[in-house]
Amino acid sequence: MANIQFHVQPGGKIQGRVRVPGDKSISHRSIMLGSIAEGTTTVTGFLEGADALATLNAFRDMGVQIEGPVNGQVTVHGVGLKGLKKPEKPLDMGNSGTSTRLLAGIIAGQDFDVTLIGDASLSKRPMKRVVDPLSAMGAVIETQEGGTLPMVIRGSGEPLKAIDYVLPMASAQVKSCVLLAGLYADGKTCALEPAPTRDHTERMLNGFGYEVHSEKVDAQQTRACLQGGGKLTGMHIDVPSDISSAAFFMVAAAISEGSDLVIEHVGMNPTRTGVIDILKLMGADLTLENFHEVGGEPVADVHIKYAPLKGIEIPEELVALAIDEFPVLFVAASAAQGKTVLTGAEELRVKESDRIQVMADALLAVGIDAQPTPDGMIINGGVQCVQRSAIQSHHDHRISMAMSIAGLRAVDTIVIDDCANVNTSFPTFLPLINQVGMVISAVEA
Ligand SMILES: O=C(O)C1=C[C@@H](OP(=O)(O)O)[C@@H](O)[C@H](O)C1
Ligand SMILES: C=C(OP(=O)(O)O)C(=O)O
Repeated sequence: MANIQFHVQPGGKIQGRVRVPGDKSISHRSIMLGSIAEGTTTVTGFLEGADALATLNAFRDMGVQIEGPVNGQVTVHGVGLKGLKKPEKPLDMGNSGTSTRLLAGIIAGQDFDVTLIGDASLSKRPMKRVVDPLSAMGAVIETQEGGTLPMVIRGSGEPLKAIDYVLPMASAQVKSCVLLAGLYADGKTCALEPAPTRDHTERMLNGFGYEVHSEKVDAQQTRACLQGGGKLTGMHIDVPSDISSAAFFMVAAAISEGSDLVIEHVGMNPTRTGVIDILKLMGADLTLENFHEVGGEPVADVHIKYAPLKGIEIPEELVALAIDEFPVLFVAASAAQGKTVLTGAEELRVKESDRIQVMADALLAVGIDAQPTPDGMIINGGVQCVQRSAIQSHHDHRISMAMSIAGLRAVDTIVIDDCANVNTSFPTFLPLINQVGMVISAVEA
């Protein structure tokens, strides 16, 4: 594949109004739940990025009739919990961990075998975390040695065994996998999470008329439970803008003098807003305006202006609530005066890349003092970036975009290799970031 480099002109300020594309997590779930619902589900604001499209194509391959996406509109003709068909070929999950792990839960309840495959990055990521609970529910699953893709799920059509599963890590993907398998189980299935993670699956199941009961066990732990064997009823889903995509714009405005930006219609689900809390703790001038609710999810406009940032110790309880935003938060920390310390974030090592090591290497390549630790990073910020060598994105969309934002505090042009991957979650990143004041060109190397 051609190497699309980003060449980022140094400096600049961020101004105006912008609306980023739809939320990736909600887009995935709109197709999954729409497909196994009875009746029609209509979706607006669907993210037309490669990950959500991998989910959409997988359900088409299992016989679901899906129209679109056209301008973010999708119509899913649901087939009910038992109406999926055996696909003729392996389902290609591309780069998407969410597609793979959530689909595994649904497929475990079918009466046919499916093979899941993925790209080089996804094929290195751990799947044991979903194989363990699904096996405990009676599913038969084969992975490669080391618990990676390709993964074969052998469905018997027999009901799965309901379990009360204690998640070993704070992962919405594992929680969702267990709950989705629970739809096909012979009783009440529960997932107990050690810390709050995004709850879009629970909210959306309730929206589809399928009761999920969530209960706080203590300040950190929540148990979500559902009864197997019910039915989902098709609905309309309006997908808010993705706070994970908005985060690149928040940090861009926060670190460049003279910036004043409004990001419209951003999803404000409290299990996703860690990035806002962390930026505020660092001293960002950020306010939320025009709060309202869209299809069971809170939404607001984010108004952010430049203000000098300071280094902080990031509270561990915010880690899972900002898990995908750390690459760009490391860029904010690089611009902040003083030391920023992140701990409790070892999950970053098993994302599309090892986001601790890869970001430490990338920041070092632009002259920032960034020291990786087993579960986080220590960054001594406050200096300008200088390009010492080309930056590698390591098949990771969030590294490409985060390091683009670093250009705002650079004295040299920053060159980032292998950036076509922004299409994974944010296909319009380049035109939108250029529209608000950066100058980034895509160059075929
Ligand atoms: O459930 C989801 O939609 C997601 C959960 C998170 O992963 P983990 O649950 O593995 O932390 C996140 O990193 C991913 O981008 C999307
Ligand atoms: C971790 C991510 O996604 P996934 O796990 O779905 O590949 C992400 O988008 O940052």
